[in-house]
Amino acid sequence: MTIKLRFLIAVAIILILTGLFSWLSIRVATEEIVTNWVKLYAEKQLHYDEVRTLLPLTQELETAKEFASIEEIIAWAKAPNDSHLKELALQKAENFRHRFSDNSFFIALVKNNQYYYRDDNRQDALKGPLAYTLNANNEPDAWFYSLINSSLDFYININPDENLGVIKLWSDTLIRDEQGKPIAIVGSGLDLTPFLQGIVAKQDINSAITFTTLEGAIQLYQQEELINYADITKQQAEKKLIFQLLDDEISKKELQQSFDIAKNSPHLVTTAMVKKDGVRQLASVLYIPEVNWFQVNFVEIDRFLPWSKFSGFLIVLLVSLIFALVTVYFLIQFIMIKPLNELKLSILSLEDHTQHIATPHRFASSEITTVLQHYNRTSQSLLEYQSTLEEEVNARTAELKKIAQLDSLTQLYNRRGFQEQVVKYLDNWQENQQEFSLIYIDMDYFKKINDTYGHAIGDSVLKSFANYLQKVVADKGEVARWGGDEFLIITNETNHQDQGSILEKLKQDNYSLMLNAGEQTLKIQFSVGYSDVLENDSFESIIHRADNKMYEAKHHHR
Ligand SMILES: Nc1nc2c(ncn2[C@@H]2O[C@H](COP(=O)(O)OP(=O)(O)OP(=O)(O)O)[C@@H](O)[C@H]2O)c(=O)[nH]1
Repeated sequence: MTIKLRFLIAVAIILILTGLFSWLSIRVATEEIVTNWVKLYAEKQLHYDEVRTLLPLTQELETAKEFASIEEIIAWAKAPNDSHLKELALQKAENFRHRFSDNSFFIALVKNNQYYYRDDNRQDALKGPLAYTLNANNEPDAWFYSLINSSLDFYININPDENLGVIKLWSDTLIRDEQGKPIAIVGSGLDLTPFLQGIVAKQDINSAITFTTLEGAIQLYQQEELINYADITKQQAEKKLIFQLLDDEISKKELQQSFDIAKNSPHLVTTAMVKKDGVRQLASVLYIPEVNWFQVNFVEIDRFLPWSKFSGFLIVLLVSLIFALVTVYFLIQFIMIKPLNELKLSILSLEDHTQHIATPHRFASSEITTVLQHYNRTSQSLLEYQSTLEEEVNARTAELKKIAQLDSLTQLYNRRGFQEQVVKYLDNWQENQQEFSLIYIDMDYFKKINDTYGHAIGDSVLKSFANYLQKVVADKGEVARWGGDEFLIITNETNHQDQGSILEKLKQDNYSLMLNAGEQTLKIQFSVGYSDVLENDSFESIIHRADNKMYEAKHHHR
């Protein structure tokens, strides 16, 4: 993986993590702000409803309590069969009933189970307000028997009014004797339907208000089918509890805790985060002692904090990421990759023994610039050193080559050196028809010199003879010591008739040639054979012919 790719991946990971962290932090902070704001909103809503929505009910309840404190009614309840007390009580009640919202009242007596009811529709004085006699075995009358067996002082009972065919909120208020035994239940009824409509009308789209009993049985709710009628008469299992509206056990537990806290702090709002209808909702709970109910308000948090509002942030994050990656890409490119490429080119150029000067880009970091400068200096010295070394090696090689081609005693070409020269002449002959001749020379009686004067003098003679041949040939060809006392000459001269030619000169000097050897001067004699180059000649064939000629000459002059 390239450095650039590594850097880009590292930067991308850092940015994505940072972005994600920021996004979550913002999200958490925003949620906290919105939750607090929704709490305030719910609190206001609850207090508003406590005062405004329940006002008719609390007023009705207060009126019922006042109604229950009328002395004449209390006295009659103690002695229901006393017609005088009955008349006084009913007269008082009749005068009082206009204080109730629908001009009705009821009085249910414990001692004789008689239920008296009076409203604008029952004006027949003869019949009186007696409606009917309550029966403990009659299901619709169960509320009465449940209440007198309870320890409550009042109870709001939601129950149908069978005579009118409507559902009413009954403000049942208990009258007790001195011993605390219930002697009557009195009160009035509020029509539930317009009351509920009032609640629904007051609710906004963001909240759902519910009124429940202490155990959570729903009393008032926008969905009428969830209301528990005659709640007091029902078994626990039959009741529709507010907790059943919630999606999971945790939410139910949270709400129950809020109920417990709220019960201990009347008129103070407590909150719980719950899941209802598949969404998160903030439940605000308020205990209203005046009616002995809880008021619960559900608000959908996500209505105030939609996730879609955060998509803009993600787009900004994405754009920032792309911008950062492009910036980092170019920074790496100019600061690192370009200088490294320069270095690479420079290193490659060294292989060709040239120097590409690595030039740092102007955006390159100072560290890399310093490295490149050092590298340039080092590579320059390296090249100079290499060049000197090569020159020395070449010179030495040439020297060794020459040594290998020369005869150590005479400094003439040896066999190998001479062979190379002959190959050149042969090539030139084959390519350019440049003719040449080979002269074969063998000294006569050289053995005698050795034997007579010693080997060292023999060597001197050989050296002197070599010098002599060199002078004779000069620049007209090449001379070699073929071995022992044999010498070869190769020359472009082919017309040996010329007085100045090499062959003629040798012939002239033979028999009279005097050479210095140590302190001696010796007369030297030699035999010569030669051969001009012929078509398709090889090195061996031309030497062979010259050799033969030389032998012929040797025999001839012996
Ligand atoms: N001093 C000396 N003698 C050498 C050297 N190389 C060969 N010889 C001698 O040269 C002689 C050459 O032999 P030959 O050519 O038969 O002797 P030659 O007396 O010249 O005989 P012909 O050619 O028939 O006249 C031998 O005795 C070798 O020992 C050398 O480097 N130094």
